[in-house]
Amino acid sequence: MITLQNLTKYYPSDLGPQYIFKDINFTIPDGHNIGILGSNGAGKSTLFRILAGSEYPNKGKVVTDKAISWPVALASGIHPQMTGRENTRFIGRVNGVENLDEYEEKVKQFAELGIKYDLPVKSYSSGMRSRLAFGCCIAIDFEVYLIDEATSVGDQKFRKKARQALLDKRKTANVIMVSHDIKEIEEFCDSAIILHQGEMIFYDNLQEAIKVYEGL
Ligand SMILES: Nc1ncnc2c1ncn2[C@@H]1O[C@H](COP(=O)(O)OP(=O)(O)OP(=O)(O)O)[C@@H](O)[C@H]1O
Repeated sequence: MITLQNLTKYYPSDLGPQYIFKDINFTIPDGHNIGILGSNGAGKSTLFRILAGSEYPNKGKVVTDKAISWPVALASGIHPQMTGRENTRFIGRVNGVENLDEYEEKVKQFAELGIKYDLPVKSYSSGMRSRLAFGCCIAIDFEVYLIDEATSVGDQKFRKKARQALLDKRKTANVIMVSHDIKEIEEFCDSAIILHQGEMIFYDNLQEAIKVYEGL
């Protein structure tokens, strides 16, 4: 279970604090593949960063017993001076991967970087960087994967592979997904959370949620 307890998040501005969430108490139910629906600026990415632990709330906390991934295509944890292989081992170690050799090989196979895997990431194209980040994430057995427009990673061939890998993950894990593409949400998710004006509502039935969202 993932529970938001008294979660408050605001960004300071010249007009005073701009609240995204104010004292939210909310439980994201287990066993669902959930699409986050909300218009521009509703707070989807902010919620993602808080769930992933890459940003802190101003007040309150996220309580969970789940192993949650970082947003799968996010390459911000990748160090440009280190090679793809070194980054992989580092990420594996930080995330408690036991068999680092096996992990390193899995990522190598998945990211398909060829000899570039042993060259510094600063020499990679942005697509290559995303492939490495995606491979590092997908090769770890998380219980919940955060997917933020991730299926647009890399070229067409890689996109197909990334999409399939994420679909396969749903056999053993759940996904929480942000996408403006309703078709994509329908493909991956069975339920949804609508974010609207600082409120969060869970819908067991995805189609019902889409109807409500489109009527907002
Ligand atoms: N670093 C920041 N500093 C100030 N304001 C921010 C910052 N990050 C986000 N915001 C504000 O927080 C609000 C929520 O932003 P967020 O990116 O989470 O929305 P979103 O639902 O993901 O939007 P979109 O659909 O456009 O991607 C917006 O009003 C945005 O301007």
